Amino acid sequence: SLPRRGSRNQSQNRTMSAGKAFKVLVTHPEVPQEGIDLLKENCEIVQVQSVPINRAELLEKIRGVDGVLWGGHEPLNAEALDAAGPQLKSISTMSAGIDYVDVPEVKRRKIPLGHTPTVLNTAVADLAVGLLIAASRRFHEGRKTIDNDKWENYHLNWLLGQDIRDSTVGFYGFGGIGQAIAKRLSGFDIDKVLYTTRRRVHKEIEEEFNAKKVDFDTLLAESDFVVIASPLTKDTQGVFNATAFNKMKQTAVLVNIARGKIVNQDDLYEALKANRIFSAGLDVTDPEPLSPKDKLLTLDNVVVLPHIGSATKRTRADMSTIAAHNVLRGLAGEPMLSPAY
Ligand SMILES: O=C(O)C(=O)CO
Repeated sequence: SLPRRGSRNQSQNRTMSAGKAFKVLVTHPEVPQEGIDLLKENCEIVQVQSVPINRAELLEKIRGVDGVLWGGHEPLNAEALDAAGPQLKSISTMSAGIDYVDVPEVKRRKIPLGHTPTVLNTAVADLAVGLLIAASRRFHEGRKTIDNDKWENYHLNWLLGQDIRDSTVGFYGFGGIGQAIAKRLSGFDIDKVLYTTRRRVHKEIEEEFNAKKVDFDTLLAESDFVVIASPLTKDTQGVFNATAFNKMKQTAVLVNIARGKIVNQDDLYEALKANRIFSAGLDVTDPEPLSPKDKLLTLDNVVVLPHIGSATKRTRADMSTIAAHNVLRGLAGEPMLSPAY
């Protein structure tokens, strides 16, 4: 829940009484107004105007600012931090994943860094369930049969898909988003949840979802649906490769709402083409944007979306609000609502 506007503590009051003591860069012209309005109360705002973001404009405008609301997924690195200067004391992204941030570099400079997990859990989880159904019930292939005048429902075994009921759903990563997906799927009469994470989740959460922590190989071997919901790190990059696909059930459906680079996309293409696994539903690809000529798009058994997991009006507004609170708290020398490190 968000702090109430009236409930400022002392250091925030100091910020207030100093007038617009701080200058904050908003690195994207389309950051929802909710966050901008919050920042405006205490801060002078400079805003990048170009879309797609012109790096030169960003580097020019970041100079001398006290805080940054980093609105897009452009690299936040030493170049940008150097351009800002040593007075920079608070940054928040407007995303859950921060793989485009050079976190060690931000840490080294002791600049508090926030991000916006949690508020996007439900929107991303809704989309994940959509992808899971679309991929298991062959939406893309079905639509193509209509376009190609191949509607052959006189066959009784035409376009048969995979059932969700009584299935085992395996989560690679079982944080807020994974749990929100599991919560939604509990209405689909699934049999059980497996998960692979570095740390075990709380016992109550395991009980709530009938979830069991397993090693990666077990997750692959036993899951009917494998859902990737982990951050992209050097440990998770490329782990879904040919070796992994070969350990999955031939009827398995892969869903990725996390980051494209967690999957070796060439290997995924081969696995799908050879029907080594049943299908995939992807909101994220490598690279993004994906070329319209990418070979993945020639396959019937993959549903691809253009990274729209958090793309609802309310979710984006909430993300801007959290990001603005993070920036303001950093400026006031207080802990951020959602610190990234
Ligand atoms: O917040 C994120 O990390 C997303 O990928 C969605 O915008």
